[in-house]
Amino acid sequence: MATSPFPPPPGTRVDGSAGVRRGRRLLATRQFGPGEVIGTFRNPLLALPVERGMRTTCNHCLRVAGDPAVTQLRACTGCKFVVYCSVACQRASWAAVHKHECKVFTRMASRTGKDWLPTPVRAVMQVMLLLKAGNAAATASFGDGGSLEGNVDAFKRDAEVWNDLKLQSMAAVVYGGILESEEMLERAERVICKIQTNAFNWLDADTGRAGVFLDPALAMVNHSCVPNAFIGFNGRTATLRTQQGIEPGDEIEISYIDYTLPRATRQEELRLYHFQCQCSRCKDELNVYQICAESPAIPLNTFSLQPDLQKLRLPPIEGPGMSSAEIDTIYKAWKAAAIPESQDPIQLAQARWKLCKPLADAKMWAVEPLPSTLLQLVNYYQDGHPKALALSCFLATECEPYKLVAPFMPWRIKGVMMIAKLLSGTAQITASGELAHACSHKGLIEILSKSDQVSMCEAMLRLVVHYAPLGESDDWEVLSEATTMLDDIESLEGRQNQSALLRAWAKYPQDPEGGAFFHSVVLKPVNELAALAIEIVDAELGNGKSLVRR
Ligand SMILES: C[S@@+](CC[C@H](N)C(=O)[O-])C[C@H]1O[C@@H](n2cnc3c(N)ncnc32)[C@H](O)[C@@H]1O
Repeated sequence: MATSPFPPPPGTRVDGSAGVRRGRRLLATRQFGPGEVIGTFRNPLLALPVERGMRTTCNHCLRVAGDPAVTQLRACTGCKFVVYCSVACQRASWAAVHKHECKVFTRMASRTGKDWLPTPVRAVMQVMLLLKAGNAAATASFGDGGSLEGNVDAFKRDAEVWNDLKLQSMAAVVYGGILESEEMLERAERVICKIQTNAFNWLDADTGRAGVFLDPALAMVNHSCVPNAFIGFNGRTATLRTQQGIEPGDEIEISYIDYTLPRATRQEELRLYHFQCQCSRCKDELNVYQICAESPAIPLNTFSLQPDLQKLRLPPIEGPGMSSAEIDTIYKAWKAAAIPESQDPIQLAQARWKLCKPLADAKMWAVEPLPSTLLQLVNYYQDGHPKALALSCFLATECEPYKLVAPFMPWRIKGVMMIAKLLSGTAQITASGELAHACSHKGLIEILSKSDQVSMCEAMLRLVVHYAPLGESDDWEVLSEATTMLDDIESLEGRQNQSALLRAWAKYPQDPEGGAFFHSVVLKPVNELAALAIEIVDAELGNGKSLVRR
């Protein structure tokens, strides 16, 4: 029997049959620890930047202008459509797919003047060109009877979506210069359905990297809104990792969508995958607190900004909380709220905060769209504003640990890094005596004036440095930034004692002296700052009436 060009990673196997119930699925054949890599996927069948990034993203490794590893981006001398960061990337891309695509782009530009294609059209065109060239991996996955699920009949039943897919596949055939026969059009339609079902569209808002990624082995992983694994993208590489311990025989499941969104929104986003999610979050309409309370990842928080494991098990919800349907209604109104571009974005924040009030009244801080509203306000403040610091502390202690229970989840790491950066700004203005200028909030001034903000910042960086390789990779920009900041702090005079205590805590969070230092010098002020957050938001965005009942 021929071996698949895309075998499952060691320690896993594919079970089940295509098209039968949940189709095939990836099972663990050995134990995996929390945060462990299940598989690294370095040779995807499709990896392309989205159309708006075609001139600013390397067409092969998907690094962007601004990335330290990218010194220059040079256009392909043939088509001039795509750019590369190195000769090695240009050669690898040429061998993988661009030798077929380059002449198509050149012809297209000379005939139509067009110098870009919508991403889905380009993706289908690439596959069609690979199939035409007899590429073995493309044939095994996308050819007639190829391995990937396409849900073609289900797509055909959804008239609105199907019309779009038909137009896009037709465009791929036309622009690709592929014989416009009925057979080729149908083949292109099957290809686009398979891409829609199996590709990941990823976006890193911080770096601006965005792309489409498809690896047929990774495509065997099914969805759950209570996933035990997640995928990180780093350029052309995808890494599948556990969110919690996985036992032999367990199904490995990721979430195709943001699983912390309310139920109706999740179901709407899953519509294109054509199944009814039967996970406990969907079936039993559980909110983030209820899911968190049962999570096997809770004990991992011993080393985190929310080390009170009992609090994670017993959520702070007031009364019966809000129903799934009520939360869906709030979220829909929140998404629909918009203001003309010319107006101050604070007006949008005010409208959205008002919509979030029932959630705040029920103390459901971690339930979307409340955390997103707070984050928007953090981004609204200027860098280093003490109010942004209070809000970020609230997000990192009262919201994110419930939403994402494992402390190495990239979004949680980013939240801790945000606190570190804000502290480096507030520590400077405190030391230079400008704090009262920058902020009029008496409570904030009082906490910051008496806190050892440098130790607080160092503790955040130690968390980031510890978790970043687990959440993303050794060459994640967040990790290098944290390491540089940590080196700077370690080189400061007169901080040997504090640094030694924080090192001891980072090595062993229960270390009596290191742990006590972390709790009194870092966690206490973090919680004090967090305790001011809702009052600050309400004063800024609300009607002045405090919602804080703590
Ligand atoms: C990326 S594929 C996953 C592998 C797929 N089961 C197969 O056999 O090729 C996505 C498709 O798998 C199926 N699927 C994934 N998660 C599912 C779930 N939780 N319940 C039912 N079907 C699911 C749906 O058909 C979905 O469109």
